[in-house]
Amino acid sequence: MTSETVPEQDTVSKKWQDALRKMLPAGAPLPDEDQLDYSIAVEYDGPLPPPTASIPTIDPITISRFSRFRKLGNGSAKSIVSRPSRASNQFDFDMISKFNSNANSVSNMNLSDEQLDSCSDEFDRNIDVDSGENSANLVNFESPENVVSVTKSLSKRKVCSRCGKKGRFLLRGIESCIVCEAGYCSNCVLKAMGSMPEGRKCVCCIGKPIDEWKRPSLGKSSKILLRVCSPLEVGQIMKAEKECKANQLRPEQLIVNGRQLCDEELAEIFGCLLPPQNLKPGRYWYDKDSGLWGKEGEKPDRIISSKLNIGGKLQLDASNGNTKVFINGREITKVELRVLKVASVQCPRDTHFWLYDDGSYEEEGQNNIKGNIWGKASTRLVCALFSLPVPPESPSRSKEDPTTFSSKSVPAYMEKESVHKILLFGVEGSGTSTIFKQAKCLYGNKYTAEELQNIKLTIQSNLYRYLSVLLEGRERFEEEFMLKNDPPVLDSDESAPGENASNRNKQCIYSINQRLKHFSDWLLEIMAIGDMDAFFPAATREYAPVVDEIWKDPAIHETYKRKEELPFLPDVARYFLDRAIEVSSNEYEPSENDILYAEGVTPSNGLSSIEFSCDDHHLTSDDYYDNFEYQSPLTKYQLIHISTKGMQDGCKWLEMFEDARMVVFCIALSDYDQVYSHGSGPLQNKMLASKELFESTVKNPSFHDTPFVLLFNKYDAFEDKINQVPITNCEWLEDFNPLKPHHNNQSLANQAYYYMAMKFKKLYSSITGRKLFVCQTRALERKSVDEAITYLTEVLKWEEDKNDGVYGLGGDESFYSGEVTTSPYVAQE
Ligand SMILES: Nc1nc2c(ncn2[C@@H]2O[C@H](COP(=O)(O)OP(=O)(O)OP(=O)(O)O)[C@@H](O)[C@H]2O)c(=O)[nH]1
Ligand SMILES: [Mg+2]
Repeated sequence: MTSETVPEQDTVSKKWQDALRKMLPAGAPLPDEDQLDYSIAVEYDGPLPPPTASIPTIDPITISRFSRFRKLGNGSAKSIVSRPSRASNQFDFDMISKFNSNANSVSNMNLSDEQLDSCSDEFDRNIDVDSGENSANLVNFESPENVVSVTKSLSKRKVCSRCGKKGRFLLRGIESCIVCEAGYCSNCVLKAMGSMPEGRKCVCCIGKPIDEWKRPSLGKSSKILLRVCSPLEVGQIMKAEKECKANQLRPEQLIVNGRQLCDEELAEIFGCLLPPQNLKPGRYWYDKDSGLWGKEGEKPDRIISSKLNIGGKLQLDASNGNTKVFINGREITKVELRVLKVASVQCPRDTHFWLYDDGSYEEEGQNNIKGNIWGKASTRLVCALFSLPVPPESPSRSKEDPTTFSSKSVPAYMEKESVHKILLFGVEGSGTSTIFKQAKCLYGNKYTAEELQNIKLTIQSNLYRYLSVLLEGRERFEEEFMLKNDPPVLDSDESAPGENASNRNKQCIYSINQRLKHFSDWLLEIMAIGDMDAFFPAATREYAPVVDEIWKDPAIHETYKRKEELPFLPDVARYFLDRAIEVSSNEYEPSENDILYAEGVTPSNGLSSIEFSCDDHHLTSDDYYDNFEYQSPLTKYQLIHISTKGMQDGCKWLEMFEDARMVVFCIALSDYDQVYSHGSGPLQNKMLASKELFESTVKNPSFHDTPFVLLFNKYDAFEDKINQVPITNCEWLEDFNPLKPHHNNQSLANQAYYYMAMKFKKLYSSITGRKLFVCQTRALERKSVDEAITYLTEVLKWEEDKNDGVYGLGGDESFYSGEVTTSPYVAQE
């Protein structure tokens, strides 16, 4: 080695380290050369292939290049393009690559700037979002074949059909024709599409029907259009795109009750007061007596105007029901039967009902209206939760003349809000209620006076529960102390009877005075017989001073110091006990924080839900809404919280939510050393219990193609704990091997977090073959929950676009940002 090569290598090594530091999560240490075995990556797949001159390998040198290139330990590189991210604490764990720092890989990655530029051009030509996976497309330069195949498949879409330009230039995006898919760069789009009287169509495609894959994106604008037209023009173009005749469905695309529609029927269906919304080509069933409408073989999807003369005769098996209960000649589905039961409709097997469009029903042949199915608010709520339609409440509806055509413009049917259901659950204590409560506040859902009153009572009775846990613990510690300090009493002992005991009592730090002891005995007895409701809240105010006195007693202070040994004492106990007098008073009104910390505020045995749209957002994540095409304000979300008890109930709720758009599974990171018992089952490590529930949920057929997000909650508690208790305490996490000894909690917590995320991602992928989204939260911090929810909505939007074929099939760039950016699906670097 010459003296010149040493500084050269130092510089290379420093560059590499600087670059690496930027790729790693904040605070994470650099990989330790002595412990190269450790990795939290998934993308390392074996030793390096021999270097090949024709395969470019990249040494990331500047941060701007980093945002588009990933460096892998084996010298390959990946490009990442993603939609913009606004959430700050989510990562795609694929970004955490195994860093193999052997000399080979370092030298392999050592490219000149010129080489890097040429690679960069290559990436620009290939850059795209993924069509099949939940991630940005990863262009792998490991083998020449990969380069060729990827380039071939993508280049067509990345070339402007008019000027033929491609490469980096097109990173600004292309706009594609909704008929023929030809793409145009921002310079050519207006020349190729003219004034767009039918929306985004090449001039030669005007008048032609659209490509059906594009239907979901009709009327959704794109960045490129916003760049070349004024917002007013964009609005006009989008309106034309949605409303012009050429872009509407054609009658032959709709089959209703087994028969293809004709022009008149299509006009009738779109012209009625309640037309089916967001209609796509396909096969449907329609019950003209009740107005129920659904996809062939599926439960009802909506209620449209009744008595329309469209399609064939409603078939018995139209919705593929198997309940032996029939409505208007159709065998209903399980979910419908369940709702009938909630509505207290007697429906033994082989019952045939007539259901009318106002909700009234009778048994066939009895001529006796028995009630109204949608009359009760609870039934309407359950229908909403199970995605069954209910008629709008407008009284005008029942008076509607079914043959009257509305004067509304036809495409108004496209304006329907879509509600995306997000299911939230996890094992007991994972923090789902806290997340739900935060979401409720974030989206402006207020508690009613009655709810507040109940919350107040819950908090007050919690106060006594916490106190009883402390008093019970105190008693136990006192007994232990006595036993330890009880010297054997000798026969020759001359001290007076009782003297020893009283001496010991004096020294015992867990002893309390007689008055308090009396109260303690009384309280513990009430708790033991489970008779709390008989005394509280009446006694709340009366005993407030005693509670306060006990809480301030030195013996209780000593007991509290050993709170780790009191598993039923939550951290929030202190928050409320510190304010015992205030909380116990009649005038007490729980603050937002009190509600957040209070246990038992959300229903403990069932479901709760809130609806929100991005418009309701209180704490906006600044630039989240800077593109109006990015989140349609019409998009509604319904966050449905299934409580632990609901989950234990044979998980029957889950089956009812097969139409959920997303499952959010919550796990408390700090649970790795906790024990837990499922009902009367054996004690089990809580992380393992979470893993089991996670696994069984993932395997639940109701969710076979539903995206999953794992929320790793209690990150704050995890950071505090990890240096005291190793995560290897949990047998599933035994192979965690941190890079090197750490002096800083955060970096160790980070590593453990990624490691655990990878464990779950691998588990998920081994079951589903898909990618699991992971996000960390500190549910007690509202901003953290805000970011997590933003992340969820972004994932949903991304999934929706993917399913609509916007990325993979349409080649429509309007939903994809080619700009170098950060993304929760990829990484926050
Ligand atoms: N330190 C910390 N505590 C949290 C966090 N999230 C929730 N908690 C606390 O953990 C406890 C359990 O939280 P809950 O939200 O009630 O958990 P859950 O999943 O609803 O559990 P169950 O109601 O028992 O089904 C409460 O005392 C919360 O205040 C967090 O991120 N960090
Ligand atoms: Mg709860």
